[in-house]
Amino acid sequence: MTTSNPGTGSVDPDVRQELDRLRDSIDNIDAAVVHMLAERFKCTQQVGRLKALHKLPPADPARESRQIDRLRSLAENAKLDPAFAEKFLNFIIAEVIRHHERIAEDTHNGQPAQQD
Ligand SMILES: C=C(O[C@@H]1C=C(C(=O)O)C=C[C@H]1O)C(=O)O
Repeated sequence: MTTSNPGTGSVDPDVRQELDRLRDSIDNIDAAVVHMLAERFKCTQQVGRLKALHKLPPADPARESRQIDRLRSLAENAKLDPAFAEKFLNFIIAEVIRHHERIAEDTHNGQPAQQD
């Protein structure tokens, strides 16, 4: 995280205004991403509990492969680098699978699955 940046201290007021306007939008987008990710994790936690109860494996590579194909295509249409979109999805899925493994362990050890 950058805490200070002397390079933008004495900038032209019009440039400063444009920078602030763009950064306001970036902050709104970052907030939306966080909220959307939180909702996604709420869903995946429920999937994890369902899988654990029915002794299904935490990961589903066939489903992941379909998601990656779909996301790459969405990214291309949106002019976003598809390789970046794929890496981003894989990063999230890896975390979800870790959650599912933990939920499965807890469930099979007789501990109540965490609610969130
Ligand atoms: C959420 C699931 O579990 C895992 C996580 C996925 C995801 O985060 O989208 C997709 C497939 C699974 O490997 C699922 O099976 O749907």
